[in-house]
Amino acid sequence: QANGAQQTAQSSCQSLDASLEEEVKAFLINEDELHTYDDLTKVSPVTPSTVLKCLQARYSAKVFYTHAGCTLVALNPFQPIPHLYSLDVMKEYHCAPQPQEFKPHIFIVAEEAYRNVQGQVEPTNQSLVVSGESGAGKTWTSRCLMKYYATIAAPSSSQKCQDTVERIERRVLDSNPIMEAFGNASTLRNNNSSRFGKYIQLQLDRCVPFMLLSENSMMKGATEEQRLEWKMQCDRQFNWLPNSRFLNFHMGSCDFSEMENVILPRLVTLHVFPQTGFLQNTADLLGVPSEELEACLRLRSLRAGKQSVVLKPCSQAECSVRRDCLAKLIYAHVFDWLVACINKSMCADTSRWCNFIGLLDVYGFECFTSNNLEQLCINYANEKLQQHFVAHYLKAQQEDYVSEGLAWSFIQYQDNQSCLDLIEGSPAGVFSLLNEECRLNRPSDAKQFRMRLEKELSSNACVSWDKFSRQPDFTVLHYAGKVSYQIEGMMEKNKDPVPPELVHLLQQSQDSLLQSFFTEHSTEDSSGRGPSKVVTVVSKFKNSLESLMKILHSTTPHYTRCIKPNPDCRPLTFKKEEVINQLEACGIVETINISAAGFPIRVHLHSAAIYIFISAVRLWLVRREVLRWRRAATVIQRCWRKWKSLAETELDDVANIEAETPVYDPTLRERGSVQLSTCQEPVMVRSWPLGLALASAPTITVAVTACGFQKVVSLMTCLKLSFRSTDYKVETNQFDQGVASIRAQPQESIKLHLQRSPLLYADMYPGRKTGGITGFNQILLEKT
Ligand SMILES: Nc1ncnc2c1ncn2[C@@H]1O[C@H](COP(=O)(O)OP(=O)(O)OP(=O)(O)O)[C@@H](O)[C@H]1O
Repeated sequence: QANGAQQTAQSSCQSLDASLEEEVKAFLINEDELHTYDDLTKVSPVTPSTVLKCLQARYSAKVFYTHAGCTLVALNPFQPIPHLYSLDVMKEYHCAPQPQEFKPHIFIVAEEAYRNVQGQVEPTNQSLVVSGESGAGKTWTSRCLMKYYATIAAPSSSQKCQDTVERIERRVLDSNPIMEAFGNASTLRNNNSSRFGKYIQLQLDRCVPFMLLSENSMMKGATEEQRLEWKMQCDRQFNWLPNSRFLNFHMGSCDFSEMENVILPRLVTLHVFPQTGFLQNTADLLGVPSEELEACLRLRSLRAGKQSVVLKPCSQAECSVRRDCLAKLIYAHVFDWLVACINKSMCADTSRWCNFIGLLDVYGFECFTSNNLEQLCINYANEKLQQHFVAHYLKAQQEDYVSEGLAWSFIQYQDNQSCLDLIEGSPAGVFSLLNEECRLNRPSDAKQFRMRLEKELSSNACVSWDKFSRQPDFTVLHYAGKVSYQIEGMMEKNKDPVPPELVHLLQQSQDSLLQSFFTEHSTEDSSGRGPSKVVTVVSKFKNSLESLMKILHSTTPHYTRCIKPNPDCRPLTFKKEEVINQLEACGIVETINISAAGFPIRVHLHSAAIYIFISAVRLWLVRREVLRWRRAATVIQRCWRKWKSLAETELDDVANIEAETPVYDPTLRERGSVQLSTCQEPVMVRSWPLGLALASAPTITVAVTACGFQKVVSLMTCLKLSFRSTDYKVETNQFDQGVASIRAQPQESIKLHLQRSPLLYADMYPGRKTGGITGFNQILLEKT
């Protein structure tokens, strides 16, 4: 039975696959039209291949922007596209009543955010999240956005304002080269790659963007004088900077060689290249004695007891680590200082601005052959952003539905909470376990740590273990794919220890800037008893990410995903494999699916609305019918009253005549109740109008109605006409239809015309059982 069920499941899966394949083929057949899809949610079915094909078609048609639901996909053309970012285009998007109806463009994102922050009664701060892998075009996109704001925020009327804007534009945009010079590097993937995440706030008062707040910085080329001052000869080769056109750095070129020593068998001696003088140059630039610098790099100080300190030589590898650590320490401080300087020079007083547009240029998801703590942090940040995106998007949709008063049900989507729990969970999460390991202050053992991770985290479905891998590692199933992280070296990176000797060295620097960086810094706690509490890399990263997320949560986000169409940065070249990897890595297909998931809900809601509509139509139809009936009743009533008054007048005349010839019992003379003496059985007709009605109703419809002669009698009675009178002529030749006419002769005559009612169902009745009388035909009374 189980086998049978399995086979059925398999075959239904196969048939599903086959039908999906058919659909994909059918969609792709229309190649000529693929480039016309402005929004990838219109692609059907949404599969990586259909999305890829669509983007490829657009790229070939030189269309570089495509919507993917609430996200904008930007493909890097790797060559300037004339007029794509011109002033005129900016103005066009800015002045359009509905820029969303224009072709997809980064300016739509910019304009939407700008209108949100400017136009509302209570303006909301905005965030523009630009992500993508190295070289995808994030920095370019950010620059475009800044330029757009700098341009459009200028109220053209006033020259003064124009000057202010130009000044701001210059300041804002000019900070980019400084930051890029310090924070960018030439890498294999991008020859001007930002090595930092960037969050910029464009602070706006009511008319112009004011300031730029950013997170990072640096310096670029040097003048000849500066080269001399910094001892940077052009013909020199530097280890950290393979491209000598860029900033050269002496410290990276300080190398170490191992030498045998009789007294200490493995004493490592710092080997300074005398011909280059790297160590001396470094010492000069840092403003410290070269011997002390050398000693710091070579010797570790160990505390022996309360007072004495023992110096222990470091291994060659340790020396290199210390050298790198010194450089990173200085770099980190200079970087923060530069950011602070830029911010200080541009940031307006808080009283002068009310809202901001935040611009987040963030590194994309990374998956290399070998991944370590850096990738774990980057991918963790991307998981956080993805969660924010999904939560925000669904929340926004939800609010839409509520505001539209529509019933809605929650969409099922890929929730990455368990992956985040795996990484940031406490007490059992990769970060907390890493921190715990670092606090134990023991030599780290990758194998042991892997076992600990497995023990603590194996219940989480987002982690898996390759028992056969040579290097201890763990694999995380991220929303964008699986990534294996090497454990070796992870703990050390997390500790990122700063040897106290290095800090002491810099505290003695003759350079006032360096000195200012390190005066407050202490390697010992206030009691002076030991090292201050270690703040690990992941803790710092997590904290800074949390504060960023806090800001993002308080703003309305707009997402742009930059895609690098080929690895070699070649113009207008689209490599499918490269793009598909990025589509998966930045979760574009996922994004479209989320957007598309909203669509069935809309359809569902719309079908509910159609149902809510159909009911309304039905209700309206019923109301209309009831109104018709009411109107019919009113017409009948009106005619009835008219007839009644006419009849009363006529009958009063008749009664006067009748009074002279008493034919029937005077006790029964009360109006409408007559006993006919000529009848075998007395016919009691209660009230003459009813009698008249009975008499004139069609025979088939009135069970109690008299017919034929009785009908005539009934009519005569209710009209109080003398039965024997020859003054009246009653024509009853249409018995089925009622009385045809009664004529009073010779004095005057009354004509009673009976005609079929134009009212629908007027001569129908619900059933004999009810015994009710219906089917009044209209009686028109005409005096002749
Ligand atoms: N829209 C565009 N039009 C023309 N060229 C572009 C465009 N976007 C990017 N480029 C080109 O691609 C190169 C790489 O872009 P950019 O430096 O913005 O990438 P990035 O995503 O910021 O990379 P990293 O993360 O490494 O800093 C740029 O130097 C630029 O020449």
